[in-house]
Amino acid sequence: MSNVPQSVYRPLVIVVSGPSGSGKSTLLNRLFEEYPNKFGFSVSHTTRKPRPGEEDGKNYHFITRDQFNQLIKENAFIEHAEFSGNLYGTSVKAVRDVEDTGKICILDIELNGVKAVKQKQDELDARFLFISPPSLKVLEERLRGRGTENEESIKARLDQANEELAYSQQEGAHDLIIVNDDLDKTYQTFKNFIFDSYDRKFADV
Ligand SMILES: Nc1ncnc2c1ncn2[C@@H]1O[C@H](COP(=O)(O)OP(=O)(O)OP(=O)(O)O)[C@@H](O)[C@H]1O
Repeated sequence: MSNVPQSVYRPLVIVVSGPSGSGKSTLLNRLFEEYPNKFGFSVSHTTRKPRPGEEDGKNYHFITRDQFNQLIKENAFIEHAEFSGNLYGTSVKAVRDVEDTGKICILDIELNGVKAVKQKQDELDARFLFISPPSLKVLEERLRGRGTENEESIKARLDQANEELAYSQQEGAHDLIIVNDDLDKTYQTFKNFIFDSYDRKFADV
């Protein structure tokens, strides 16, 4: 192979981020309910063993640690991390596979994931959408209201939220920041951004 740069097709990926409790799952669930066949999440790779009922290529791509290390060497991952002794990663190809099925790929990720996608923009046509809470006070109320977190976890999420919000204020960090105040309004803006991104990419082809 020569070292001549090859022009690579960059699949569209909608990167949804925002502090824990800002409303990402609420918005995505509503979107998937309204459009059951239009969107997809990429299938991650993992070295963890499949659990009963899990299907290779559907829930995860189940691979060995050697295979995983090979993919790291090939620079195949957008991001990868180890959790409790198992490796997990999102590959560029997994994003492309979603587009190949005719669906729009959505990544719901936190700050490090956003930064990792930014490093892969020569391979991914990423649109960055940030869901912001109206304020930290409201975020705390929503996290408490959700009833899923203990005190320690709420504190950790609020600390992380500060970091995410600071990053979101940086020039060009995201293509759109939506303040999730009124849920119906937020959802309309959220949906419009995603469909506009899709139309802009595919309108002329
Ligand atoms: N606009 C809104 N007004 C009032 N409550 C809201 C609004 N949007 C979301 N909520 C509520 O806030 C809580 C947090 O929302 P959600 O679980 O969707 O956040 P998330 O960003 O997906 O969090 P995580 O990253 O932890 O999964 C939920 O209880 C949800 O019902």
